[in-house]
Amino acid sequence: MKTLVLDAFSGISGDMFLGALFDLGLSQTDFETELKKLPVTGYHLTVTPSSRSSIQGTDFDVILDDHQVKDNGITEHGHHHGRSFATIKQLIAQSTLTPAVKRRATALFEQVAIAEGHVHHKSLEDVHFHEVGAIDSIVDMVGAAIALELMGIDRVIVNNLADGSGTIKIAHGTVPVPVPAVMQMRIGTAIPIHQRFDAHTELITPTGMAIVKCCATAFDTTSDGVIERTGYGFGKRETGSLNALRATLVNSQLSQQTVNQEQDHVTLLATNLDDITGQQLADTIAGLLDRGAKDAWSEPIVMKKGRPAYKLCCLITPQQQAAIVTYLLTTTPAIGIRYHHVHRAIMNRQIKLVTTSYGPIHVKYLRYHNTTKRTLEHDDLRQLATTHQLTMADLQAKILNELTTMEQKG
Ligand SMILES: O=C([S-])c1cc(C(=O)S)c[n+]([C@@H]2O[C@H](COP(=O)(O)O)[C@@H](O)[C@H]2O)c1
Ligand code: NI
Repeated sequence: MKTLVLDAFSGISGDMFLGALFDLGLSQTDFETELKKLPVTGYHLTVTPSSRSSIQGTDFDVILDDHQVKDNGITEHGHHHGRSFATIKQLIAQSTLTPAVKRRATALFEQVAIAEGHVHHKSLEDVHFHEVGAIDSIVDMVGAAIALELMGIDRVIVNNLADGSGTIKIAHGTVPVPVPAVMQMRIGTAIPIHQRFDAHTELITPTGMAIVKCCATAFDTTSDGVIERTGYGFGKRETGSLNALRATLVNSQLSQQTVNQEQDHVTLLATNLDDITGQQLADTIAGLLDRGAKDAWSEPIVMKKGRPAYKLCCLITPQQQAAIVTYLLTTTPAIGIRYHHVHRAIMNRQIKLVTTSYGPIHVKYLRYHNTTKRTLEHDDLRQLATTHQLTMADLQAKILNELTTMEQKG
């Protein structure tokens, strides 16, 4: 499983996100080939390796052709000719982009359109992306969806998400930071943002916030696995310190995630403990899982002399036995460990990241002979339920329905 960890200490914008992914190795040729599936012209892209604070990173820019800049979306009659959300949605739907890219790109635009609609008191249909901004937004949002797919990212974690403070001038006038559309997108979520009072400018743009809201499934957490690469996407604003989004690609071991057999042979370790504290017990179970145990748990028992105690158990491979026994004997009060070789009937399992209209969620597909099951990743479900202010049971039913429809459509 590939995890993208975004360290957003200087916020996030569409350009910073794409710059960071190009810095991680996203191919510009592949990216542009996908982007050209949309009939949008009048721009070109620049992906420029550069250095800030002596750190090598990437600047990403959407450069508009001269006539686009001169027009600025105003016709000779003085009217704005923007693109409505509905037009952009149709443009995406009618393209040959992959279904996952279409779903994610539409979800990103919808987030921004809903927020803009609320702020400016307009219906969703009346929200317009002005011509110049529309090209930039299309490249940034459809591009973000393309980039995640091309890089094979299964999940996104956002850490240290910061915005600036004070006010900025935009087309509407002077607005406070976080800017109104970003504040609007935060409503009904618990996405943690801390404000930097040393940066008197905007650090999180509406596009950046939409990427976070639609793509991230966890915040302020670490990801297990091998760090493969790290990259920096530079921001345009002067913040007084390094203005960059750091992206890290983490590859978790797939052994726990994918099982392609229907029975295996494992070792069950057990030890009875009447002198371990609750805290030690929880730490030991976490330590066993960190060391690669397939499962670890405790059972309340009553030992001799009526002593309340715990049976600590774990399932491991026979090859792990020596190391895990040593770990248990050195870190717990245990003075002996029982072991049994056991056979297990197990369901074949595959974990896939599925983009739904509620956001991305990991789905575990399980199979044993003719028996199949599907389960939703509990932590992702909890996060999405918070984001959409739904109960977990409600959201689970809605997502399972959506999965059934997707599967029927193939
Ligand atoms: O043009 C509009 S309607 C607009 C609204 C808002 C609100 O917060 S409301 C903010 N902005 C600013 O435009 C730039 C570009 O943002 P992108 O997300 O499109 O990159 C940014 O400074 C926004 O704060 C524009
Ligand atoms: Ni406007």
